Amino acid sequence: MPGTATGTTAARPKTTGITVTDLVKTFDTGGAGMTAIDHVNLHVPEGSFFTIVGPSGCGKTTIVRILAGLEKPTSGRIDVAADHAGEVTNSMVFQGDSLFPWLNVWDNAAYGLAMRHAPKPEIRDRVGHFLNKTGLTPFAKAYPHQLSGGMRQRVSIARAFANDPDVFYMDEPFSALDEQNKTILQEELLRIWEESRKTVVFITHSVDEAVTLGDQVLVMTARPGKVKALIDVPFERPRSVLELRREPKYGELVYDIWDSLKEEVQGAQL
Ligand SMILES: Nc1ncnc2c1ncn2[C@@H]1O[C@H](COP(=O)(O)OP(=O)(O)OP(=O)(O)O)[C@@H](O)[C@H]1O
Repeated sequence: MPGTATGTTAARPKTTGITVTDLVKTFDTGGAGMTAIDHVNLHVPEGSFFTIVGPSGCGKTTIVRILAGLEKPTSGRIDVAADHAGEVTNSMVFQGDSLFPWLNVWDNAAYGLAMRHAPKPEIRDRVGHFLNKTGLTPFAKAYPHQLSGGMRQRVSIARAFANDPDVFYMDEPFSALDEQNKTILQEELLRIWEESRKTVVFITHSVDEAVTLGDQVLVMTARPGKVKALIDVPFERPRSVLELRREPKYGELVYDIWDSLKEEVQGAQL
């Protein structure tokens, strides 16, 4: 399914947040297997905004696909806490255009709830709320081809939050946007997320974006992807994307993460 997907993974009742233990993923490439993820261990605290940076091909998307239950690990264990009884629900937001072209903005945003057979009043309230929060109410009847790239990503975000999942997985959702739209959408995402503080795992190539949004930044090595560093981001919330850039500590953190990432990016290009 394109776009903001909803999914489920088996729940283990005593977990909080997300715990990944000794995760390995080897893809079958015809001959020798190709190891994409190599014994990754990490814990995403419940309700935190967890960002992952790493060089191209280091396995970021693979980790998120495994967490979301879209890909099976070769070995290792994933524990994801559920708020809803029974199973863990998640919403995914991907890079680029990810909407159903034949559905208007309202129906795209309502899609996950409709698939879950949510009661009509709940759909009306939640979709109305998140279209309002993303400034899309006047465009509720518009179709994706009538929207700008930034507006389409807003619809994806509205859909993800309307679903009310336990966990959000976001895979470079803003990377196709220009700098101005990216800044505005980062600000909007923070504002919306701060209402609910559900766990978010957010992949990005941008160190600035990881520091701006995250409570923690996980730096991965070049492939096979391992954990290189886990960096706490100390800025208080609510955060302002622009104000943060004036903080001397912001520049220091971005520098430190780049320093850690530099040799991995160079290694990935060899
Ligand atoms: N289905 C697959 N079959 C074979 N190899 C795969 C498959 N999916 C991913 N890979 C390989 O696994 C490695 C990790 O891919 P992945 O997409 O997770 O990296 P990434 O860090 O998200 O990359 P990028 O930042 O460029 O999006 C890459 O070398 C990729 O080619």
